[in-house]
Amino acid sequence: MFGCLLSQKVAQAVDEELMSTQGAFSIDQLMELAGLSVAQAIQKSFDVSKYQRVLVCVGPGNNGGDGLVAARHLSHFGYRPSIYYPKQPNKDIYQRLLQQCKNLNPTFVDTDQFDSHLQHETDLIVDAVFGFSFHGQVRDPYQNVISAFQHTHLPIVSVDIPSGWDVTTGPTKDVSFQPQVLVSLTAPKQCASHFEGKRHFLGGRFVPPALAAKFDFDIPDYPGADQAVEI
Ligand SMILES: NC(=O)C1=CN([C@@H]2O[C@H](COP(=O)(O)OP(=O)(O)OC[C@H]3O[C@@H](n4cnc5c(N)ncnc54)[C@H](O)[C@@H]3O)[C@@H](O)[C@H]2O)[C@H](O)CC1
Ligand SMILES: [K+]
Repeated sequence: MFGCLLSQKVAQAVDEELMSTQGAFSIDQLMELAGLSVAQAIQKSFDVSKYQRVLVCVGPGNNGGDGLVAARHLSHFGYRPSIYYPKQPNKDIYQRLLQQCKNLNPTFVDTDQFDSHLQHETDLIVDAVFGFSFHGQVRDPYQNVISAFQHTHLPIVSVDIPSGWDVTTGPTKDVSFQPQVLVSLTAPKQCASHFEGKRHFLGGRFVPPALAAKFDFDIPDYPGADQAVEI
């Protein structure tokens, strides 16, 4: 495991600092780079000829936004993403990311088709349901998705946090699935110490060294122009 692990509180503080007057990033920029990292980590881990059909499960916050960005890049990389987005907030950024995806003609999966689509028409699952702001017990309409993650034999790639895990303590009595790949963004969160899957990547190659030093975490060397590095 690489360097220091961020608590939920520090992860949120880092996010705020990146978008402060000093950090000067917009959320669109951060999300674009985060989603691109996820798509690159998938491309490095799953051969497009064997894992073409990627079901991207999208949650209501920015973790879901990363998933929409990843779906778009995966489509450009030659994968065939389908999208399950049960709650689509009206916020402008999510609506634009959704429209960008729609322009590439992915399949949109309804709740009543979800189980069958996952079982018969999916090679790989992207878990972009909840990130570092998740708390408490999983509420509807997400219980069926998280339950599918618990029971499936398909490989799962989790974006930032395995959805439903406690951000600090990791797997819970109800949610204990292990993704095959975890893509931590900015820096791994505390729950990542319980990750037992095959490959752990870091993405979100946008952190200035002074900001990492202020919050006391390390940034590994990314190879070349890569947006994801295995840690
Ligand atoms: N600096 C970075 O690393 C960046 C990370 N990004 C990604 O953003 C998420 C964090 O996003 P945020 O919007 O703060 O929250 P979440 O996506 O984790 O979810 C909030 C969303 O979920 C609902 N919710 C919370 N708990 C529950 C529950 N128990 N049941 C049902 N629903 C729940 C809540 O109401 C909200 O609607 C981070 O992890 C990264 O993936 C940015 O993209 C870029 C910068
Ligand atoms: K997630």
